[in-house]
Amino acid sequence: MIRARGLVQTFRSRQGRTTSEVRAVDGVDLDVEDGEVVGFLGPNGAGKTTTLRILTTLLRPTAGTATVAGHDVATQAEQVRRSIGYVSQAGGAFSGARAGDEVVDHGMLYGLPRRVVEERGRALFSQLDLEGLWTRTPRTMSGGQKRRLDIVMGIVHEPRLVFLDEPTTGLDPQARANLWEHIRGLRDRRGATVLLTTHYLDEADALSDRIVIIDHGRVVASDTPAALKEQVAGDLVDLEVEDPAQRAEAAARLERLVAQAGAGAGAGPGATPGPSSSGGVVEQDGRHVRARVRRAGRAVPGLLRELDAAGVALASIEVVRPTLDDVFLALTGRSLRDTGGSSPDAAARGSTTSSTTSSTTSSSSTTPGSTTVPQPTPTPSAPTASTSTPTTGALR
Ligand SMILES: Nc1ncnc2c1ncn2[C@@H]1O[C@H](COP(=O)(O)OP(=O)(O)OP(=O)(O)O)[C@@H](O)[C@H]1O
Repeated sequence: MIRARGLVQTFRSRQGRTTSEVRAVDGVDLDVEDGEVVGFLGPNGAGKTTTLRILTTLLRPTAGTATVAGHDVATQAEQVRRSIGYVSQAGGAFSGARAGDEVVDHGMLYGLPRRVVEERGRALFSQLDLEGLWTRTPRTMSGGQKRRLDIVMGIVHEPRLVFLDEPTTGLDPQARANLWEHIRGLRDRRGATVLLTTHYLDEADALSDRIVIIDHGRVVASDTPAALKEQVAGDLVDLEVEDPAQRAEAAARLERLVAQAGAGAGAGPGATPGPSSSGGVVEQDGRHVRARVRRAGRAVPGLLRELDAAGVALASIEVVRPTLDDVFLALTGRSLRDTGGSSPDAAARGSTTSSTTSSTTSSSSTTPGSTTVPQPTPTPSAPTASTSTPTTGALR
């Protein structure tokens, strides 16, 4: 459904007298199959929106090629646009007409009869909790209501391919859950293909058949959420020794286990990432030693026997399944949570970290709150330019 090769997008931006070039997209290859829901993740400024704008024909790429629904984005923009729905991050600009009229006009632009689009529009209003707002003007709606109206506009013509740029930002937890159901329905009931960007990892995890991670304009990973977690991050094993004098012994044994089983991406942001090297992957802190270990469930029983035989007494052990945030951190060096990736649900629970004091547990939770990985220092958000233009191709 989408095939992109070597996409590049550069922008020239001017700040005072200085002109600089930003390489927003730097050689992106992307394949999305029919009926797939793909989560497109990356830190702020990674190039997600720019890629979506190329694929939706709003930007002509500086270099590279892409076909969307079988049409070339550069030479067949009209056909691409007829095949897709796009809910942009900025949301739609509404004319001042009543919401229902906006929807009907939009559907009719796609060639749908008024009766059909009104029927679909009203059904979507009901499904997305906009009941009673058909005759309201969008400017009198709340932010969340406007966002849901954007989504109605993006899908009312039942496109085969839907691009959703941070569709749930600004929605309350109930509206998010409702939209998730809808996105699943797009695929399950209508066989639609969905490419969505989000900063909410629970959302990406719950909805995506596949996750594509982009950083500095390049795709750095593409796989199912489960495979990424297993291969990239590994499980976090945290041992707490009874006697601090035995910490070094526990660390040495854990390091050996990492060498045998394979590491994930390090115990935390301070540890050295590396798929199999054990150097630097065991972190020591107070009475704790911790490291990432591939398939820890299988490897840890042997470690416990060894520690027992060596007379190392443990106060607690915790095995924490990796989250997508761990994957993200391993690949990009940044936590999505630093960029606002904690979902409203998680924020409401007040849970972004937890301590490692429980006895042996094995959590399969994938919510951001389940990880015990220490948080890195927040990084500043992406630079923005005061004025800018694409270096080739014009905004159409
Ligand atoms: N029109 C523009 N002019 C100049 N620079 C731009 C322009 N659009 C995007 N950029 C820059 O290109 C880079 C990628 O931006 P983009 O919006 O694609 O990132 P993103 O991954 O969608 O980020 P976010 O998660 O913050 O939405 C950033 O450094 C951004 O400042």
